[in-house]
Amino acid sequence: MKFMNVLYCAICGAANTETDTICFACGNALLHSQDFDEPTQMQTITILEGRYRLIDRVGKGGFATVYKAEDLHTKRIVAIKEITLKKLKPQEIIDATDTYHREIRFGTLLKHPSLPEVYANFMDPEHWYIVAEFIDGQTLEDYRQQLPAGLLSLQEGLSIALQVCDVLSYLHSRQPPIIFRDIKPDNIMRTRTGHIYLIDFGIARQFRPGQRRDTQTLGSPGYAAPEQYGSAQTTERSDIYSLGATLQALLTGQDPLDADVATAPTKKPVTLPAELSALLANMLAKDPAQRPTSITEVKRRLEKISSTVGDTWLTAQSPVIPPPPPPPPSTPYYVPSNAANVKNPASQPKKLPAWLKVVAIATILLLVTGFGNVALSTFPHFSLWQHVEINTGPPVMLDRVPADQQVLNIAMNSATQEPLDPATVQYTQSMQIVSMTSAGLVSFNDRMEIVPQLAQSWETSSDGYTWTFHLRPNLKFSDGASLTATDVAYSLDRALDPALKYGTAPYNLQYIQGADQRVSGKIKTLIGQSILTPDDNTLVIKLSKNIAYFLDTLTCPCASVVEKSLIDKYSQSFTDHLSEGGSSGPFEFSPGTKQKIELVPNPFYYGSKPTLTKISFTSYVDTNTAYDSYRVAQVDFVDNIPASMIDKVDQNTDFHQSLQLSTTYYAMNYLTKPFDNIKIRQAFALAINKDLISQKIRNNTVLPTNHIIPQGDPSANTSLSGPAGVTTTAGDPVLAKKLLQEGMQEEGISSMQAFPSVTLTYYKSSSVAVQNEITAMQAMWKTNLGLNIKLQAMPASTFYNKVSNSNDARNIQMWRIGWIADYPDASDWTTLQFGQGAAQNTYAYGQNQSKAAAHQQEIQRSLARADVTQNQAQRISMYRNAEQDLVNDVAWLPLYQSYDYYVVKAKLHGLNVNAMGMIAPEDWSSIYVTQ
Ligand SMILES: Nc1ncnc2c1ncn2[C@@H]1O[C@H](COP(=O)(O)OP(=O)(O)OP(=O)(O)O)[C@@H](O)[C@H]1O
Repeated sequence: MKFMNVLYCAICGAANTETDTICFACGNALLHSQDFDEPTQMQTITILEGRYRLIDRVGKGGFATVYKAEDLHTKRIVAIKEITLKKLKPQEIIDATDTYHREIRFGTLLKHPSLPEVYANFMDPEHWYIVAEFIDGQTLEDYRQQLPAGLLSLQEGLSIALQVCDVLSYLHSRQPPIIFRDIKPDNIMRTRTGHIYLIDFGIARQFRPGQRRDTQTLGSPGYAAPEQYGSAQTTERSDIYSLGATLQALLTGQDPLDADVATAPTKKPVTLPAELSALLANMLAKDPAQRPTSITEVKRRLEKISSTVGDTWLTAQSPVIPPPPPPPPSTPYYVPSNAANVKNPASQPKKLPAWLKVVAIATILLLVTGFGNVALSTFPHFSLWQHVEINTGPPVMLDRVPADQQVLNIAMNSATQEPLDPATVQYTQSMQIVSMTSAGLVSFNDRMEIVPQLAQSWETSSDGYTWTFHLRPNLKFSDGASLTATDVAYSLDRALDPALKYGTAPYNLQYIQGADQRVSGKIKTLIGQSILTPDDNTLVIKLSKNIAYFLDTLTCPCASVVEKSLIDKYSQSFTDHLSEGGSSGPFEFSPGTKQKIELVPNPFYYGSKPTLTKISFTSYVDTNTAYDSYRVAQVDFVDNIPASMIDKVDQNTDFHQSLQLSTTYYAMNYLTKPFDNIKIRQAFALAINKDLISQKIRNNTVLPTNHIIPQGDPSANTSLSGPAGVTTTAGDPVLAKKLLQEGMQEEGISSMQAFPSVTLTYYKSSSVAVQNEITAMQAMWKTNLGLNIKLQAMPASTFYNKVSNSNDARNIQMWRIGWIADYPDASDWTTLQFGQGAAQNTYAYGQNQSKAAAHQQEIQRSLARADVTQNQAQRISMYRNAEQDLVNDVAWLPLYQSYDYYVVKAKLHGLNVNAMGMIAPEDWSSIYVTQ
């Protein structure tokens, strides 16, 4: 007789028999052991990371092989770059680490239509992988080889050069500027429709010495500017040189490597227009000082050449090449500048050669089929036509609608509505409104860089303890009253007032000298102590610690300015009177209602005025209702689309997603048994298959993770291992069981019956996914460790109170919670969570009786050292090392990182949600509505 084994339902935890397929209790499909299995060896040849099905090998660089693949989770086509470590020498591995991270960081943070987006990265013991936007095209080097005489037409060369100017101008305008340093035909890809991409942010450029055409440390021979060979620092002008060399090579066939070589093969000379020859000579000047001063200047001159060179010259001089496919069958948002009066014969529709018809039909099909839509969802922030049009000239914009129609309607979740006091707002949507109406000294832009707001400049003392901010002159609140350093001082001090419960200032502003005493009520004000106003335009802040990320902390809403006269008049109910004044951001409040908040441009705002003339936030009880309103065009923007709705909308071109600095994790209290034992903590972590939770419960709408510092943060560590060296997010039930037994032995727990009772506490949520996630976790602990975990749900306020109160926290053993970055700095994920005495260290990391406490205190000291380390690279490396220890000790059991899913009407342009779920204040001046 065969005994039936028990199979616990991953959704409700009920015990079923092994042969069941449907849970008798909840009716959900049961997960059988094969569902948990890793892909087989056979599959790993074609399926990477359990989700990327390799389709084709599309390229090979020095150390990287690039594959076309299908992401089985998102159903999109991606490029996977694979670096094989065993081929690298030890020094090369060190260099590769740096450049691998650089490629991921740039690819994640930089957003431009000519830069492929990086979606993810992962690794196995022998390889590193980067998953990026797939470019359906070829390098310019390959492309030109196929052309008659290997030359591009003047017209196409100019179009490409102008596109490179655009992307370089974007890179050069970052702060600090990014110099690409490796512009060459091999690193520019061209799609069939003529759109170009820059590839290769240097991942392999240091690893191919000795080959004539290979990238070397300093750039590519011939294309690299002379100063890249010497000790001089490369600047924007080095990229100008490389662009000059590239354009010259594409148009004339003159290989820059051959330029100075006596034996260079003689080629039939190609005559270029005099203005272009002069510009190229200028760009290729050996002395950087003789080159054009900026890429903007190069672009201006190229545009002039493009518009003045006659058609006769173009047709007479250009080699004959097939014309590009016709423009898409609809009005593009961007149209060629000469569209109204097309003269250029090469850009006019012609009878197509047969092969081009195939391309053209395929292009049209791509646009109208679901596949086209999938591809579109990979370009969240740019209009469709920007990527598919054949743009022969500089783009011009279609007409915007008149000012009275420049209106944006945003859906707002009524459940998370709260008083809009900058010092106390907790929810992202309130923070969004505050960021539009209240300015601080500094803020973030959409690339998460710090930019000046009320302060136009600042400096620090040599010891880093004193910061002096210089305000812009003549600042005003929205009621016309002057805004001076006194107002900023008042606002910072008020945010630390103990009367304001639940604000974020107690930890965000904790490093202002005396902040702790102000928060505990021991002192009444910091003004005149550590916050000084020597004159109306100068604010001095003294710190208790010279933390390297002080400016980041000032980007928080709690550091935004409020108007004292309004608060004096109405006390805490001033938030009911915001239309009377107090705004200092691009918008001010107009008298709205509780259900509909309305913002209009602030006439006294110091910066560029918004184009939008009205923004309405309308309350909805749930996202389904909000989305229904969106479909009938009552609202234009719905944020935070829940996972359950993604299937309905993710094929739409107006659907967007943005990876958030936001992680859901399970916390375990070091002060309670059994969680004072590291092996038992590791067992709990490795019993969980995070991939399965993502797939079966979250419909693949989250990113399973072992990380504490999330992806997208500049310090995210792509080489991180999970607990006990396990690298996958699928867990390891066998190792988990072994670790549990070893942990029990260390603790003298002789049997499962003697195992301490464990309760998981969580706040009651109406979300079915949260409930399912918790019961699935419970089922996995039962199945893989044989432990029965009790569940305890409580209202959110009781829960948060219990967790944030350290005495009560001792009564909580394990709880489910999440963290959203206050700012993109590793300290927000490490020191703030696990530092000695840190506000969020409710797990008693370091300060406990466990055997590991001494080691934990060592980590706390290293975090404290990292906080004051001013060398950024060194700081990042210190946080990464600490994170590896924290992950190994299961200081958190991170489950997944979230995406923000949102829909926005195509008529809105420039709207971009950043990694903290926000639209940056400086973006508002470039958001507008077209027909
Ligand atoms: N995102 C992408 N989509 C499609 N193909 C790509 C993509 N990125 C790279 N390729 C292809 O793979 C080839 C190699 O890529 P890449 O140049 O980035 O590798 P590499 O090893 O870093 O190169 P190098 O040694 O020249 O620095 C490219 O020439 C191109 O053909």
